[in-house]
Amino acid sequence: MEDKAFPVSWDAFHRDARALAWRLAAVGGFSAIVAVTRGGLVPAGIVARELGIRVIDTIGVASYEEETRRGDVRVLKPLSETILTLPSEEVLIVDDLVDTGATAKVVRALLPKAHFATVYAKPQGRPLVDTFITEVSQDTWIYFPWDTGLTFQAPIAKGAP
Ligand SMILES: O=P(O)(O)OC[C@H]1O[C@H](OP(=O)(O)OP(=O)(O)O)[C@H](O)[C@@H]1O
Ligand SMILES: O=c1[nH]c(=O)c2nc[nH]c2[nH]1
Ligand SMILES: [Mg+2]
Repeated sequence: MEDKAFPVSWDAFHRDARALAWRLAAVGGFSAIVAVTRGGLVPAGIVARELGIRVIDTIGVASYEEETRRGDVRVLKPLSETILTLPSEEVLIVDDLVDTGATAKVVRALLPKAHFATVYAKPQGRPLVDTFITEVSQDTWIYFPWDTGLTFQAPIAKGAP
């Protein structure tokens, strides 16, 4: 059960996704991006813009049925022919985070030589990622800006988490 909160603003996410793009630019050699939807769509757009990549596909994977409840990993939308006919080492897979690694494992199995990049990583999933920017502890829940809004926060003295 996650007991630490790691809220991420749009600014912070953009900065971190750009930092990821800088690292990936140093790796080089990518001709296409696969965004792991839905969470990978936002960082994939930022990375694609920074690296000048216009061939972008999605793989639709769901690993959690609702918020913090874990469900089965299911492929809801497969890779397109455009990606499958490329040498897989030219493919960059982008997701927002790796947590248990269950999603990454399924996607990696489809493109074994592709480069897997995430903005955030938790220790359990970290070995499955080639490049990431920030590691948070396993008991941390990352709150992304597209899932959150501005709300009142209780003062620490009154039991804020
Ligand atoms: O390493 P894991 O334990 O598999 O968790 C990481 C995955 O979980 C989240 O996606 P989710 O399945 O919740 O769907 P979403 O991207 O549509 O929000 C996140 O975007 C990653 O893809
Ligand atoms: O918004 C999210 N934050 C997380 O920490 C997480 N882990 C798996 N899936 C997640 N989704
Ligand atoms: Mg996801």
